[in-house]
Amino acid sequence: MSSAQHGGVTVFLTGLSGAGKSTVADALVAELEAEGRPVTVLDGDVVRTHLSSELDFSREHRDLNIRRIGFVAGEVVRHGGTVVVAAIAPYEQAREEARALVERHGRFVLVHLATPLEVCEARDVKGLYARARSGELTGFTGVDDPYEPPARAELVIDTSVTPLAESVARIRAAMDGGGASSAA
Ligand SMILES: Nc1ncnc2c1ncn2[C@@H]1O[C@H](COP(=O)(O)OS(=O)(=O)O)[C@@H](OP(=O)(O)O)[C@H]1O
Ligand SMILES: Nc1ncnc2c1ncn2[C@@H]1O[C@H](COP(=O)(O)OP(=O)(O)O)[C@@H](O)[C@H]1O
Repeated sequence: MSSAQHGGVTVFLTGLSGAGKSTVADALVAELEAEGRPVTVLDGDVVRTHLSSELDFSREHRDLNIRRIGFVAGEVVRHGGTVVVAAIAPYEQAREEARALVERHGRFVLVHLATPLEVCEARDVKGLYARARSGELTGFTGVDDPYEPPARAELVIDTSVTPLAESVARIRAAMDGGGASSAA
């Protein structure tokens, strides 16, 4: 089925560094593309090397980053496309602004990867938690910068107890219109 037949949709993965955003996004995108469905991927790390290269991690710049992502996602959704966003997006207001930009044109599925901080920190995929704890890196989300949990996520997934394939299956169900929220 073409993306136009599906109608435009954005899956927005939010959560702490190490929560599993990129891992889940990669698996979801691989599955969608294997079905012949093109996907626009907006991963925080990649967006910050291109679209948002001048931005830092102040609240103002994080919000601007998420607003830009929301605008691009909205434009793709307007033309019937599928978007997968993977960004920390720590502030509720900016996430809701992104939702509004997308929902003008199509569907928005907010997925909170609610993996506990202790697990994210133990994973420390990029060694950033260690640098934040030592004081070398300041303003790091979850250590000395806030993360506001979403008040209304379509899905809540803890990747420390949910196998990757199950996370992808839940997101696919939510994208297809079903999928009640789940805390596990
Ligand atoms: N201070 C601070 N706080 C949080 N994250 C930091 C910071 N400095 C650098 N990084 C790295 O930047 C990645 C997060 O970028 P995002 O664009 O997703 O962040 S945000 O949504 O604008 O808050 C994030 O990537 P992930 O680990 O994939 O989440 C980090 O690698
Ligand atoms: N069930 C799971 N789902 C997603 N990631 C998992 C899972 N179990 C372990 N991991 C690991 O957790 C890490 C998550 O890192 P990453 O996807 O880069 O997170 P983020 O993009 O949120 O910073 C990866 O090393 C991944 O292999």
